[in-house]
Amino acid sequence: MPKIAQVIVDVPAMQTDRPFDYLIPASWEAIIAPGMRVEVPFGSRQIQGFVINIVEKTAFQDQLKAIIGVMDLAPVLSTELLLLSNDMVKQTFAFKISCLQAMLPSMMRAKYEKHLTVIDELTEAEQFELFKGKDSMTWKEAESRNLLPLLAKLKKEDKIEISYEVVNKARVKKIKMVKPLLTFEQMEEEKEACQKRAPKQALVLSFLQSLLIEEKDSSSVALQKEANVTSAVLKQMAKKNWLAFYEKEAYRNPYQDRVFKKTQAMPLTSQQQQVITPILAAVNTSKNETFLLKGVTGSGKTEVYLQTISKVVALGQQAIMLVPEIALTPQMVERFKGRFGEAVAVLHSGLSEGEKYDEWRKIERGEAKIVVGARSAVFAPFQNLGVIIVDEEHESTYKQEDNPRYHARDIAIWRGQYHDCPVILGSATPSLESRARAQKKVYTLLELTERVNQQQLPEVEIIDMKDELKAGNRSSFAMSLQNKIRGRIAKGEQTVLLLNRRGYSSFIMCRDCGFVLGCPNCDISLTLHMDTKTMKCHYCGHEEGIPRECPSCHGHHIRYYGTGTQKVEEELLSVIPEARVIRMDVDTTRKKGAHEKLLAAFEQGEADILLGTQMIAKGLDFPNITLVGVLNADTALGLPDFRAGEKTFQLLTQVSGRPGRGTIKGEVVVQTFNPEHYAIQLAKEHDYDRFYAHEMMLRHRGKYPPYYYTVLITTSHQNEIEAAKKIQKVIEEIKPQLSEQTIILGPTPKSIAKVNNRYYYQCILKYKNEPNLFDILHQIIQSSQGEIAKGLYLSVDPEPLSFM
Ligand SMILES: Nc1ncnc2c1ncn2[C@@H]1O[C@H](COP(=O)(O)OP(=O)(O)OP(=O)(O)O)[C@@H](O)[C@H]1O
Ligand SMILES: [Zn+2]
Ligand SMILES: [Zn+2]
Repeated sequence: MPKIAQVIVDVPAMQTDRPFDYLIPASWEAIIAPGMRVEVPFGSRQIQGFVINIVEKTAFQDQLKAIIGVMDLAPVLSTELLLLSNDMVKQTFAFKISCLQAMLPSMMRAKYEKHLTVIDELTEAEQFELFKGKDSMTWKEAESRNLLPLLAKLKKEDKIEISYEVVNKARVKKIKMVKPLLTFEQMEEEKEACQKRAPKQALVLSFLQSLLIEEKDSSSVALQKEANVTSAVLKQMAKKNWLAFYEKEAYRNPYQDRVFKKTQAMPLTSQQQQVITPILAAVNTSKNETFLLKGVTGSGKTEVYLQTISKVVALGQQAIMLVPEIALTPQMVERFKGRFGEAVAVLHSGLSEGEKYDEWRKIERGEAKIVVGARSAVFAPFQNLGVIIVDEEHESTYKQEDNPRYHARDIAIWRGQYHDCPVILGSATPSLESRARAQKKVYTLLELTERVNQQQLPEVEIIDMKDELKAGNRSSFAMSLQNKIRGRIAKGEQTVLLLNRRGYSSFIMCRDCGFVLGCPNCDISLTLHMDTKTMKCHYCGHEEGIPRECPSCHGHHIRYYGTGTQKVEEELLSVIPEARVIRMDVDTTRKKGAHEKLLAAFEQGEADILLGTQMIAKGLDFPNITLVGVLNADTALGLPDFRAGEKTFQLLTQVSGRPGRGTIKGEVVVQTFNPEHYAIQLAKEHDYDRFYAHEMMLRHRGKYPPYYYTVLITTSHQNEIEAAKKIQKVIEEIKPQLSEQTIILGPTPKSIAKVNNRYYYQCILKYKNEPNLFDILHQIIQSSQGEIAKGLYLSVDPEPLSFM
């Protein structure tokens, strides 16, 4: 009886979002298993797919096509991850294929190569000149040889066809190794013989002798470097059978040249001891329990993580440590590599695709026991997890913004349940959702209220920028901040200046007629980028030059609004010309490794001031930073976002944790136009508990999370009326099926109603208990298939991060 594989194919579309059946050729029956990638025929194409199940028989057995290729020798997705993908589909409304792909390094995603294949007799000239005697060529080759017009003609005559083939991008890196073939004595002889006429070869022979003694091989490159010879010399010696080349599999290791100083577990403070006790109890008894570890900045949370992981590894289990992308600094990596060395795999977006793939393989093969990584590391292919830690659990980057819209915290909790292991959510400023769950005893609350060594939290001074304006100071820097910076420079201490970029951008406006340059495709003004001297749309990527005159009235009084980091840097240098400044923003950190380089330069004292956006708020732990200035604390407060207060509080608390980590007490200066705002006042007092109480009161009053769950439904269409009609229809369909208590906000056009020439409409559901809601929404998506195929876009985003 032939076996049949159920395959999820790599076509992210509504109509193909289900398993397809394929026959397993007899020769592969023993190999193919659920979780493996295969190549299958689909329509006229060959595409990649994931086997999710194997069955004996199906109804349409006779008409089935067979699997044509196997891309893995063992499953790349475990039973656990396949099971998880089912739940992800339900919770995120994404296609199954997108969920499966999200779990693997991008290098393992399918890549297709277009081929041109001969299907009918060609003339001799065509066969030999075009196809070089072969019967197919890649599209790329045809393109580079300028053959496409000729080939198009053959296509018309039905003599060739275009086909797609799956290419496995995931390539293992190989390095060329050298091994000696002679005995020590033979080499000694040859050395003497060639000393005069080929001294270089003699030198290589000496190195080979030492390799022989140490019983080691060397890479060809290393040997060339050591003996200072070219590869030609080695090739000559290989010809004489003195040495041989072979290939060895190697990992691309971004941390190859770094030496990590070994660190030991520190004796814990009594508070640390108190919080780690119940965690270790859960580890020891394989108990699934979610802990919320709330610890002020610098309270030694990381040491608690390290010692928990150490216990887990001692028990033969593995650990996942999630860190927000921007907090995954070299320092953070060093703390884990310093404690656990080679057992640590690191995954973050700064790595190349190949490096990520290699780190993933280290985990998969069991060589790494610990992964430290950003959001997607939550899918690390460990088989026996002992703990999952989500540091800075309040960070919004844990939720993926596009499909599949999963939240890494939810995935962590799911996997913790599957593996019967504890999950630790850590933060100095827990999200309201998590803090409220701890209140309800769904999570176990653990607190670290003091900094290690009783260091005090820094003083926070709030400056009302309205007063500065009244006093005639129009710059971005309050007088007292300027003086404090000068003081630090004089003492050789360092300052960090933070520009809050949320909800804010630089744009240009005509002073004569008020014209603002907008994007032709979207409802948004273009952002000024001085580095490329262009105006860019942050939504669709449209780019144009900076206008010299007003496109509307042709006047010449164009004004630049907003304060980008570049402009602030210029201004800073005009008030404090002696300052040495390092600027860190998207523009200066675009190149790979730039982020690390800038931080290292700052740590080594090459600058007095580090000026940057949000990305510098986290993870900076340099003892010489004694002053932090927040230039505009309140840009987020004006946004129509119910989390604006929470985000502002988190950001200010985070930066307030930076200065004064050494022996000198730190200071924070916060510039704002809303000095009385509770988020700013309570951040000044480092009072999370009062902030939590106040914010919960506001959320209760406004019927927002965590009191209510939320779902955002979006429609979009090139035709505005279609988008509006559809959202209305969706609401009419669900409304009768919902309880009285549920609130429907909208429909309304999105706050940016037109993006890339599509119109967006949305509505928000706020509900307390709707057990059928997700099923209803899945059904609506299903029944909208026809419209979706004709250009409608319909998306459902549970617990959206923003209502805009
Ligand atoms: N038990 C201990 N004894 C001595 N020093 C410690 C101890 N625990 C932690 N430290 C040190 O205290 C400093 C702050 O600790 P850590 O960075 O772990 O705090 P944190 O709570 O993770 O901080 P943040 O959330 O602000 O990054 C670090 O330099 C760390 O090495
Ligand atoms: Zn645009
Ligand atoms: Zn004008």
